[in-house]
Amino acid sequence: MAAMGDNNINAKLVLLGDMGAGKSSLVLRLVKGQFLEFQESTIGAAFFSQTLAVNDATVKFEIWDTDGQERYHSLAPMYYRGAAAAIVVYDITSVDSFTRAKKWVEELRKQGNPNLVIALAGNKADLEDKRKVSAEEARAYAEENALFFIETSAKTAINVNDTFYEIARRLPRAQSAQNPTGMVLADRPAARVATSACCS
Ligand SMILES: Nc1nc2c(ncn2[C@@H]2O[C@H](COP(=O)(O)OP(=O)(O)OP(=O)(O)O)[C@@H](O)[C@H]2O)c(=O)[nH]1
Repeated sequence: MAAMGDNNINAKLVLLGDMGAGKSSLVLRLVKGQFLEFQESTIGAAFFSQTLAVNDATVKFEIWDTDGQERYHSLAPMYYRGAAAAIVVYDITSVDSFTRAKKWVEELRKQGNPNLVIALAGNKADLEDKRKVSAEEARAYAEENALFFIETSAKTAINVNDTFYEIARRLPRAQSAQNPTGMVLADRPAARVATSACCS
């Protein structure tokens, strides 16, 4: 969950998705600004933290990068339980990875936190010539399921920082008189990196 003290928010964030979709690469791009052509597979899960300044708040993400292998599926609840946000990653060159992403979304909706902020990230957007999942199809699915959709490339860095900033903006904030449900919709754009616009 997102926990607040003044304007400092701690938020657990989990990355889920098929093996090889690019979960670790997205985190590595965010945290270290790096990309490895031969990124090693994650075994179990890996933990990172990253602090972002968004509007008038500081959001410290506690990031769990999970292992996409099916045999580790049963461990996933340990990582998404108590999470404030999830990034479900698929590879735009793999229909199977999109199918798997949809299964993750269903699972999160059934078992996760009802206020969970879920982003659907179509990664490897640099591989346009190998694309198998259209942005239109993914966007329509995201709209039907109230997800934030974005296409990313860990390789070129397109939309990677934006994904995390947008999640940070969407995290539930403290309750206020005007806003009894506790949701605050930011009225100012987050600090952004220059990226192409492709998200809904
Ligand atoms: N072209 C391209 N390749 C990528 C991108 N993101 C990741 N890759 C490559 O895809 C492969 C898998 O990336 P990972 O980040 O290990 O994928 P993962 O989802 O963490 O995989 P598991 O740890 O096995 O679950 C690596 O060889 C990466 O270099 C991208 O945006 N574009």
